[in-house]
Amino acid sequence: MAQLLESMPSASTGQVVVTDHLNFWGGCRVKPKDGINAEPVHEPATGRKLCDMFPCGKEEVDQAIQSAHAAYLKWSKMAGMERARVMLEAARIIRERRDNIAKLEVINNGKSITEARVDIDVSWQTLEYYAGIAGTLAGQHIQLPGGSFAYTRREALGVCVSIGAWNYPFQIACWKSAPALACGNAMVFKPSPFTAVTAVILAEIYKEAGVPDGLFNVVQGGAETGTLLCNHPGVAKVSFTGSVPTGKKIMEMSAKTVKQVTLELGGKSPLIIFKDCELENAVRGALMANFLTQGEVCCNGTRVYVQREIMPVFLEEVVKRTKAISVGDPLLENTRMGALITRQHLDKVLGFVSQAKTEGAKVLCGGEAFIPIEPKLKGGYYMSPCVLDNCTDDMTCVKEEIFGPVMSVMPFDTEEEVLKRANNTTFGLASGVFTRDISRAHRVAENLQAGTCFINNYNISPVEVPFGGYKQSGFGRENGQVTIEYYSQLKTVVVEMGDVDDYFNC
Ligand SMILES: NC(=O)c1ccc[n+]([C@@H]2O[C@H](COP(=O)([O-])OP(=O)(O)OC[C@H]3O[C@@H](n4cnc5c(N)ncnc54)[C@H](O)[C@@H]3O)[C@@H](O)[C@H]2O)c1
Ligand SMILES: C[N+](C)(C)CCCC=O
Repeated sequence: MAQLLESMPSASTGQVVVTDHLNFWGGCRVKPKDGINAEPVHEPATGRKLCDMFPCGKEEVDQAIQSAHAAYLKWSKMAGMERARVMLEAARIIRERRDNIAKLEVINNGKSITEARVDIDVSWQTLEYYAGIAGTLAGQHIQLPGGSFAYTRREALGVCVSIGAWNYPFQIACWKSAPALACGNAMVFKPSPFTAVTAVILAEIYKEAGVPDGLFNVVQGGAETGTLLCNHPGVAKVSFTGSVPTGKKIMEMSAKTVKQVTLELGGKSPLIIFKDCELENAVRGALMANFLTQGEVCCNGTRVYVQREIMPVFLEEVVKRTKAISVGDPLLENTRMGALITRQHLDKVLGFVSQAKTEGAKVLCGGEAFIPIEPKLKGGYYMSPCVLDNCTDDMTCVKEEIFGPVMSVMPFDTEEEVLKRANNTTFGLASGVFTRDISRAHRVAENLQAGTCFINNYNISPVEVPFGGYKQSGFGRENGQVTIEYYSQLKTVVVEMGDVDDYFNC
């Protein structure tokens, strides 16, 4: 794999083939046990096969969890500062290899290279941030009567399982592993079967940085492998990023052995644009809220509510700029939108556009399969970014998560009305508001039922800031100091300095 990364500077779309083993436990890559049931992983930009993914079965999952447990016993006994040093080294290596990792991420995921570089930057920043926190983990001292006292210890949970989605493969692995490792846990990570290639790079980097063998492991597979992980008695916690239906299953399986759970699920977030906004920023914000990573972003603000008076000018600007987004080869510097993850997903997104038309929405631009001129890209999964007008709250495109580059725009008249409509959803991941009225901005933020509210921007999520959902978008948080709570447990130690009461008179 090191060789594969080193070959990245000269790699171009349609060239790379991955033949290395993609599982990793016990400190090294592991050959699939049977070498049967291969599932092809495709390069979204071309549609050609990138590698085979062999799903891990029970025996392999057991091995990975055992190896994680052995590493946890060593790692959790180290001082926070010692763990921090190793994590900082891992962050340094990621930073050093940032361009190559980003390129491989593009080849596997289809997003543009400019976005992938940001993802990798966020990844090493996450490790640096939690390395900083590792040395500060501490308990409390509580004075009790008669000189007695109690203290609390913040302890690791044990072996944590993480199951990732395909839209931010490397970044998700870092968002989950950094706080987990900082707290002294070990991790078994299962990437999405569509993006099997980059998590193992992170495993190798952790190893190179000096973590004990088995501390961060990668098992490949889909739902079956995920089920084995969630049902495993040796696992203390499951952190999941994915869809709401799968999240519900994860919770159900984890409940059987009372595993802790973090769920980072889907969304259908509202973006509210008031007539007093700075229009240029609002238009840019709407694009940021809908078209990053081909619209395959959980917190996207896909329900765009625009105050009626500015609707014509907003639509004119947003459509003009959406039409100008350059779609194509994701490894080219000028490309701003690459390919969707799979042919099946592309068809699903295009299906949402067709249904929106049937239900009365008007396509102002895009919403069609896009076939680039270059021959090697013809099998890729591209579409033109889409803006839908004439949308109403009861349409499927407004109610369901599309997870593609489709923006639904709706007019509103009053703040009270738009808040009611914005909150009328079972999701609650994110929200946004554009206005120059500072009081209104904070009032709207307070009243939106979502885990994040962006004021006068969208999709900004620095690692210092907690990220996670309300309602069926999940619970628990990633990033920020609070995430320590989700990867550690508190032990209370009560110390008697006097004699024990003779309460039973015997
Ligand atoms: N809130 C967030 O932070 C966040 C971030 C990214 C994506 N997402 C959400 O993820 C979804 C898209 O990702 P996806 O299509 O990969 O989601 P998905 O739910 O289909 O799959 C997610 C992961 O779960 C695994 N999985 C599937 N069935 C399983 C089962 N029964 N048991 C255990 N594991 C199982 C998959 O193999 C994959 O690794 C969208 O809904 C999106 O909003 C949320
Ligand atoms: C980095 N973003 C754009 C906030 C996305 C976070 C992960 C959601 O899919």
